[in-house]
Amino acid sequence: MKINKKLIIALLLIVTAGAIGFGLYFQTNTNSDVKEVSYNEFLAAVQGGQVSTVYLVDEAKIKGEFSNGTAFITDNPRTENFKEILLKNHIKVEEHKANSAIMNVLSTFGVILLISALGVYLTKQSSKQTSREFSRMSNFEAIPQGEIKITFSQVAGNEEAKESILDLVDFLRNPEKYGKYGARIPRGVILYGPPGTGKTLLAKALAGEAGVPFYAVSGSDFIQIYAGLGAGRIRSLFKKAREKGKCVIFIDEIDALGKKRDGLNGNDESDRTLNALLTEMSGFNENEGIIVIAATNRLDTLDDALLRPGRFDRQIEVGLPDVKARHQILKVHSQQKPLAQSIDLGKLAHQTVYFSGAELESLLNEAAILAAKQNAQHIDIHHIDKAFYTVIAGEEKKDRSMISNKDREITAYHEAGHALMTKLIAPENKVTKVTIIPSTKGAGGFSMNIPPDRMYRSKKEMIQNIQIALAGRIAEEIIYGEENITTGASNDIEKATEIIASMVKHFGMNKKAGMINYDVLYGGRNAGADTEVVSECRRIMEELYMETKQLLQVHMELLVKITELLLDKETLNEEDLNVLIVDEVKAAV
Ligand SMILES: Nc1ncnc2c1ncn2[C@@H]1O[C@H](COP(=O)(O)OP(=O)(O)OP(=O)(O)O)[C@@H](O)[C@H]1O
Ligand SMILES: [Zn+2]
Repeated sequence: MKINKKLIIALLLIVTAGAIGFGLYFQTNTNSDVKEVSYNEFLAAVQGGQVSTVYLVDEAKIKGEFSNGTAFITDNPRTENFKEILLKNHIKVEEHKANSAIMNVLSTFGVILLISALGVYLTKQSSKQTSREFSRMSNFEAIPQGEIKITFSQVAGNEEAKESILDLVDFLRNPEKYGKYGARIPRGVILYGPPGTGKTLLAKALAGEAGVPFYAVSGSDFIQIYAGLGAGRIRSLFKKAREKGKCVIFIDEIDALGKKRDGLNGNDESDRTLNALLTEMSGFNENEGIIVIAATNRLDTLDDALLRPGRFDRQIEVGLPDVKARHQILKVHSQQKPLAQSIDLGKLAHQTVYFSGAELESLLNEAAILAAKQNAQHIDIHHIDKAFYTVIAGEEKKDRSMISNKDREITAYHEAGHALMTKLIAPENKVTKVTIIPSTKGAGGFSMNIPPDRMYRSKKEMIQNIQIALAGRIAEEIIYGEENITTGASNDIEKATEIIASMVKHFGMNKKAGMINYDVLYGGRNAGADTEVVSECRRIMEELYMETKQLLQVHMELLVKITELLLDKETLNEEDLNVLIVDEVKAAV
C-alpha cells in the first residue's frame, strides 16, 4: 500500500505545480495597466482605426492593443464574422487559440512526461521494494540446529499438547524407523488456542528437543504484498527448508492466509498463497523430516482445505492454564529471579485465574523490573502486587482476567452438574475432563467420551445424554433459584433438543408420533411445524427435566462437593471425580 501513498503524493505535486504554472501564466498575461472598454467603445475604436491588434481567444473576454500601445480588454462577441471585420479594418489578429493550443499540447505533453517519469521512478522504487521484500522473505533465516535451547521442561502445563508433540520428536530423530513400517507421519500440526498460551514455545521445544533447525514465519508475512509474491515466498521457504533436511517450520497466524473461503470475499492473492502452501505440503517426501507447525487463535475460521489428511491433519488445543499449570509456569519463570522466601507461588497461582502463560511471565517480569528499580534485595510481594495491576491493565481482555467470582462459581456448579449426572446415570461413560477454565469452545468445559466403537445408539443412551445436557442448567436452578438461571446453557439446550427431535422425527422412538420419518412425510418442508411433533418434544423435555432435577436434588451434597473441588483445582479428571463420587454412588444406588 506504500505505492498508493506515493502516487497520491505525486498527483498532489502535479496538481500543485499545474496550479502554480497556471497562475503564473495568467499573471504574465494580465498586464496591470489594461484598460477595460465596453464593446461599443471597442467597435468605435475599430472603426476609428485606433486598434492595432486583437488577440482572439475562445473566452468571455478578449484582449488587444490600441495603436498608442495601451492594452485593452473587452467582451468577446463570439460572432462568426468577427475576425473578418477586424481584418477588413486592417487590424492584426492573433489567434491566441492557436497559441494556447500549442501551449496546451506542450503542457499536456509536459504533464505526460512528468507522469511517465514519475511512473518509471515509482515502478523502479516499487520493484526495488518488491525485490527487497522478496529477498527479505527468501532470506528466511533458520535458527540453526542446536541453537534452540528450549526444551519441554520449559513448557509448563499443556500436558496433552506436549504428549502429541513428543511423538513428533521421535519421528524427527529417527524418520527411517517410521519409514520402515510405512508409517505416514503428520506433516502438519495446528496448535490452536488463546494468545500467549505457549504455541510458539511448543513448536520451538519440538525443534529444540529434536535438534533440528527452526524456521519461524507468520501468515501475515505472506499477504499484503504484490501479486504472486506470497506464493513465491512459500515456495522459496520450502526450498530452503528442504535444503536443510530435517527441520521445523512454524507458521504463526495461519488464519491470515488460510481463512475460510466463502465466495463473497474470496481473495485471489491469498488463495494463490494458500494453494502454494498446500502444494508444497503435499509435495515433500513423506519421511523427509520436515514438520510444519501452524498456530491460530481460532480453529473454526480456517479453510477446510487446510485440515484435510496429508496437510494439517493433527489439531491440538493449547488452552489457558489451570491452577496447577499456572503454578508450574510461575516456577519455570521464577527460576532465574531472586524471589523473596515469603512468596508462595501456589497461592499466586490461585490468584491468577484466567491468566495465560504469557501474562504470568509478564507478571514476574514486571515485578522483577520494579525490584531492580528500587535496588531491592528480593522480589517481594509488594512488587508482585504492583505488577499485577500493570499486567491486568495493560491487557485488552482484562474482562477475561476479571471474570467475577460469582461467574466462576456459576460455571463451577453448572459443570459439576454435568459431571455428576454422568456419573449417576451413565457410569460407563468416560469423563475425560471437567474444567471451569474457558476454552475456545465455550465458557466452561466438560468433555465426556462415549465409547466411539459403537454402531448404534440406544434409546436409553440418547435419554441419558439429554439428561446430562440438562444437568448444567438444573444445577444452576437448584442452587440459585429459577430467577437466576443464566444464558450459559444455550448449547446444552440445543443439544438436548436435537436429540429429542431426532428421536421423535427420525427414529420412531415416540409412541404418539409413531414410526414415521417426518422429514419424508413433509417432503423436506418444515416438519418441526407439526404441532404433534412439537408438543411431544416439549413433553419429553419437561419429563426428563423434572426427572433429572429430582435426581440432582437427592445428590445435592455431592454437587456442592464437586463444585468446591472444581473451584479449588479448576480442572478435575476422572480420578478426582471418582474419589468423591464412587462411595456415595455405591451407597445410593
Ligand atoms: N505453558 C507455558 N509454559 C511456560 N511459559 C509459557 C507458557 N505459555 C506461555 N509462556 C510464556 O509466554 C511467552 C509467549 O508464549 P507464546 O509466544 O508461545 O504464546 P503463543 O501461544 O504462541 O501466543 P500467540 O498466539 O500470541 O502467538 C513464552 O515465551 C513464555 O515465556
Ligand atoms: Zn453446559
